[in-house]
Amino acid sequence: MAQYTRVSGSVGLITLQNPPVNALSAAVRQGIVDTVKRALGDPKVKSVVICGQNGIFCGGADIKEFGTNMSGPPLVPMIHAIEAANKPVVAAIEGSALGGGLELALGCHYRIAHSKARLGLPEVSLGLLPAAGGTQRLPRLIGVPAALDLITTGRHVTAAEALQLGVVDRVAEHSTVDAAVKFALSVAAKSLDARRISTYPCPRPSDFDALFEGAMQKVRQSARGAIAPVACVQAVRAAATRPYLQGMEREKELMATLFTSGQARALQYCFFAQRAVSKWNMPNGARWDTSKPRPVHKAAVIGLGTMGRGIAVALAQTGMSVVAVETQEKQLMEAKQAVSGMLERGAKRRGLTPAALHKISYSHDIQAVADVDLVIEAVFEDMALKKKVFQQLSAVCKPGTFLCTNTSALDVDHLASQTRNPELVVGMHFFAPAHVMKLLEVVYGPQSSPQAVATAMQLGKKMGKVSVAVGNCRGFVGNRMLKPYIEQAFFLLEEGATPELVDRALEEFGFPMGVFRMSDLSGLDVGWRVRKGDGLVESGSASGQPTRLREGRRYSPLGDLLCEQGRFGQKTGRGWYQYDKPGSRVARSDPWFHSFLEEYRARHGLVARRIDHQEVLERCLYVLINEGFRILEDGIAAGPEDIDIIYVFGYGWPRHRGGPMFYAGMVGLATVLERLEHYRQAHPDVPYLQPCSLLRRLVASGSPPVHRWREVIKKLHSQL
Ligand SMILES: CC(C)(COP(=O)(O)OP(=O)(O)OC[C@H]1O[C@@H](n2cnc3c(N)ncnc32)[C@H](O)[C@@H]1OP(=O)(O)O)[C@@H](O)C(=O)NCCC(=O)NCCSC(=O)/C=C/CCCCCCCCCCCCC(=O)O
Repeated sequence: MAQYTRVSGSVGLITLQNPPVNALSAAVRQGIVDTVKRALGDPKVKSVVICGQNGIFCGGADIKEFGTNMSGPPLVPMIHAIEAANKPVVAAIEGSALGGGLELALGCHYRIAHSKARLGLPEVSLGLLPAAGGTQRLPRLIGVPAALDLITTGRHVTAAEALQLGVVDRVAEHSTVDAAVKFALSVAAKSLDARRISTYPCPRPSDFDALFEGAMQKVRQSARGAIAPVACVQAVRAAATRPYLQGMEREKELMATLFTSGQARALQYCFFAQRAVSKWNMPNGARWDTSKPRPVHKAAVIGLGTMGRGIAVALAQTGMSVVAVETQEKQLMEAKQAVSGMLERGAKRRGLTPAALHKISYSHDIQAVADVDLVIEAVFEDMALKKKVFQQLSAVCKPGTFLCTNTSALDVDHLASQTRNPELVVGMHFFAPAHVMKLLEVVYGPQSSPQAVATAMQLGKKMGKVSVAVGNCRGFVGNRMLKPYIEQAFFLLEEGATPELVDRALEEFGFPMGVFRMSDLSGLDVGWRVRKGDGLVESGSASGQPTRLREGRRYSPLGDLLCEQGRFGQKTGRGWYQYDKPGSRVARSDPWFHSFLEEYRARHGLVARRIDHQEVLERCLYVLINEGFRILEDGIAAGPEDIDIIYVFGYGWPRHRGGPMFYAGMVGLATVLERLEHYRQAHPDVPYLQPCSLLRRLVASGSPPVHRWREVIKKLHSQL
């Protein structure tokens, strides 16, 4: 899997061949070892060029091999042999040189990159570190601060930045291989003494201790419990403090710990899950590879509140024409200003001119959308209002226009039934802020056409979103699972916990925010409105039921009581916490709330007990996972990967824990089942704690690994 030819008389050209990204599989590594040996042994060959086929140098080690018994030549000695060669070796980098691919290039004596190439050491995002010498060679080549940045963030750099940093020696505008061959001819007779990076001294910055302390603090703060970034800092420190070979020993030692860790498994699972969700399929058999999307040249957004503005920005940034409609004149003017500001700031961040500004036209008249290819409705979350908008859209739009709703929970089928062509209707559920958050749930109903789903999925990709196709039900996947999670958090307060305790447990688990801080941020009134709509908010005495019971189920009115006091969270300066002023972001413990909670417990005869972090995690997370199993059982999500990607990209689930369904597998399905049974017994009036039959079935089938769940689900569906 590495082709060898001699070109221009004296250059040995080695081409890596392993589509689609020329990953360094065992066969490729063997191919490199063999071809390098051949080139070095051929007296006619004076220099060597290594490149990759199909315009990509190398995507790094073959991640699929990591979970297997790895065989074939190891990377470290292979790269060492290239560096030690007595003929110049030039890396010709097109497309990407990532991870082991860049480490291979760092072992070469020269690196030439195409101007469009991207380079990086993204191992940290897979729970690993660059263990083929990357942590030792890169700081020697570009200095400790820059190496720390690249290795701990895993970010990819452009060829221009790589040149500026000193990662590459030259940038080519045209054929990189031709440029590399020409260059190889020119350096054939030159000494290699100064070209072997491992022999360079590692520059020791004057503020050495402060630099590493700062780096460690930074990764600990942002890693939310992930161990790989910390190990990356430790490995780079070894480069700066030890001779090369000892540094390599340290790199190996740290890698050994990471390699077998659950975090690495979780992160590698996420890598493949993210790619798997783009290969969507619907219960009716429609699939990503047989459904052709229709091109969208012009799109519209209806309603320019917070969500509509973000969607308009995300659409305009794709370069398409956008019509933004808001019927209220004042709101329209404000939105115009806000959207322009967002586009200008976005362009400035990326060093571009805000061309997208001129792509948006504004109107207060819905007739303005008559000629668009696709509309995204983002009006207030109210079924009557949305129904009216869909009826209008169906009358106004040209035939074939796709009509999408950005509802977060309402019935997409019902909206579709308001139109002449329900097959053109899908949900496009964005997450706030819509121009920033990566997740998009594409919601199909029984009538949605495969083409409508394919078009929404493709549009999501164009907007830079990770799009997941899901079925229609209340709350779809993400919000449906959130409901029992929040409910448990409320119950825990009744039983003796505080918002601080619950949030701390969840934040230590890895969420950026616990449930109460998140509720304060998004606004308590959002859930209140939904509960009111569901008829749950009336006081218990009026309906003859005790206040903490609704429709025979346990219910906590705590959130409703706070809303009655005007405590809507950050925007009112009071919620589960207090804030310095409305709009402030720093949550402070609120003595008022603590005494309110005590009074509340006393009024209801509740005796507070000690609740620990373990119980918070089990109650909140297992009930959420249980709902995930129900979603799989109902066929709303096609597989566990869809749920996990939704939670990682939309709800702050820590990526190094792989998503809720993967996490359940890591904890052990039997354990999750046993704990749910335990809590269900203790709280028989909480139906969400009743273990789902799919979970029972998986446990009965021996708790297969997550990639085998689909077989069990398929069997279950065939028996229904
Ligand atoms: C930018 C990309 C390269 C391309 O992006 P794009 O064009 O959008 O395409 P994708 O859709 O992303 O990908 C296309 C398909 O290719 C598959 N793919 C991509 N990269 C890889 C890969 N590296 N391996 C396998 N497969 C890959 C992808 O899944 C798609 O296929 P499908 O659609 O899913 O079927 C982009 O793909 C990208 O960013 N790729 C990842 C780049 C990356 O992260 N590279 C780093 C890999 S890790 C690495 O290189 C590590 C190096 C050091 C290893 C040292 C190993 C030593 C092991 C020693 C262990 C010691 C432990 C001892 C323990 C003990 O004691 O027992």
